[in-house]
Amino acid sequence: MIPDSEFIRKDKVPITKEEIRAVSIGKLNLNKDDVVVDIGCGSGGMTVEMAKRCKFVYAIDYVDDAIELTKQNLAKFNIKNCEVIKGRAEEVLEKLEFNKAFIGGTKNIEKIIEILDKKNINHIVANTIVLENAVKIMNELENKGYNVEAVNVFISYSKKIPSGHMFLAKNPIIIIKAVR
Ligand SMILES: C[S@@+](CC[C@H](N)C(=O)[O-])C[C@H]1O[C@@H](n2cnc3c(N)ncnc32)[C@H](O)[C@@H]1O
Repeated sequence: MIPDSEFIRKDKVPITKEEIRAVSIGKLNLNKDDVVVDIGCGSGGMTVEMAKRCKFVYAIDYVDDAIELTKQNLAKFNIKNCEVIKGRAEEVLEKLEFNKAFIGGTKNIEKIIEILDKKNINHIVANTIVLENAVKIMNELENKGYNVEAVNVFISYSKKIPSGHMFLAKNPIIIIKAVR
């Protein structure tokens, strides 16, 4: 995984942290034939990691800064197998061809899941910090016949203090995997 510090960053545009990217990438089980959609690409952290491991990535976000940062990070890491699309995922997904989905942004998630289901996308990984969103995502996916599992990932980072090292905890992230 690429360390967070190597990505071009901007205030208020989130990035999926290195360790969460690692688990999410593992759950996606990417191979060289996969075409993946990154729903809510933010700073492009997941976009870059996925594009390095699959055939093509469509990265979608409706925020200008997110689109700009994702493009900058793709250029920085010399990644060309990606199209960055400005818009709301629920409005652009329909016309794209892909076989796996990573969901990092959860606005209008019911509609997004409805489209993924209709397009027969049978491998989905979602990240959220909001418990209610996790429940909603899991219920919607289970109702559509997916086998759903969730892990709650707690990361703490070591910090040097005068007497040695301690760990500082970050907020837990819920990672949901749905396959059928
Ligand atoms: C937590 S950030 C994603 C971080 C990203 N995975 C990364 O590694 O840099 C979530 C992003 O999802 C976007 N988003 C949320 N709902 C969306 C939707 N329905 N369509 C498109 N983008 C969406 C937000 O604008 C935000 O930039």
